[in-house]
Amino acid sequence: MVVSLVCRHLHFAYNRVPVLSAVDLEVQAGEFRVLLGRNGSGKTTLIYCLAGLLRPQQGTVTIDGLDLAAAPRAEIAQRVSLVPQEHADIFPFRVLDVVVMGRTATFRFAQRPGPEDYLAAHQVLAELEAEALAERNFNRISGGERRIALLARAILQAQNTLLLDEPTNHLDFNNQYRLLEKIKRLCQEKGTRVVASMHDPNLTARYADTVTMLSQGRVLASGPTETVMTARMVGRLYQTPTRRVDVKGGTPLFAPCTPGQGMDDGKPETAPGLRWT
Ligand SMILES: Nc1ncnc2c1ncn2[C@@H]1O[C@H](COP(=O)(O)OP(=O)(O)OP(=O)(O)O)[C@@H](O)[C@H]1O
Repeated sequence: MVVSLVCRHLHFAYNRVPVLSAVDLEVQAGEFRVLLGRNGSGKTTLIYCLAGLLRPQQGTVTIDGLDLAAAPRAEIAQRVSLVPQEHADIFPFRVLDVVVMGRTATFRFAQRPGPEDYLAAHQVLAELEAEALAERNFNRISGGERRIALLARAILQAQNTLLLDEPTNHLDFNNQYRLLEKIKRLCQEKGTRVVASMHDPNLTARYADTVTMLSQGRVLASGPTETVMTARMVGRLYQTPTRRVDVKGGTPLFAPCTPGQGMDDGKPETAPGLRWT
């Protein structure tokens, strides 16, 4: 059996408008893969294809040998959990109840959560240092707190593969780092594989093991973070000249060049198609 998430030659179109073309991806157990790309480049669509929630017109997605196109939904849900970009509930559930819903993928018909499910939900919230949220109304907590609650639900659902659509959305400066530290620890300690769409090259450089850059639905570059995250590639992806500053003892930082300045500490810009407009 192949123990990895494998996506081969994926093509996806909404109403015949192509959004993903020939996307290949392979993510191993314990790997933290970040998808980077401009708005509308297809990151969310790819994540939903990897979750089996969107059916690609061509190509395959398999998780540990399980073909998502043929597998029952409950079987997929026990392997893969998704934290969407936005989520609101109609009903005034407590955070604890929202988290416990992660368990329903394993329930028989009409089964209700028992004490052990609530205990597991409390444990996950505690691991995320979010126990204080347990009794709060999910609809009356902040956007950042909602993201932490939804991550807790996803972790309770499946620790094999986590798909995170912009996990640091709404989180403050400190909480972005704290959340990514926890996700990284999950990969290292539990062997969880994570695919996350992100917009911040600096957080990506710090936490991702591997990066896939998407441009207009195609893979522009893919591989180990240190190889892919060069000033030139980040600049090409975002169509803006970019500098990379290597920090002694830390991870590199990326920033757009100021007008008139080239990439790579003032060396003239040579990459094709990059200029200030
Ligand atoms: N339900 C839909 N129907 C039709 N087109 C859609 C639909 N959802 C997304 N699109 C289009 O597909 C393309 C890719 O969208 P997607 O949400 O996957 O991009 P993204 O990289 O996640 O963007 P962002 O960074 O802004 O969240 C965009 O052009 C978008 O307008």
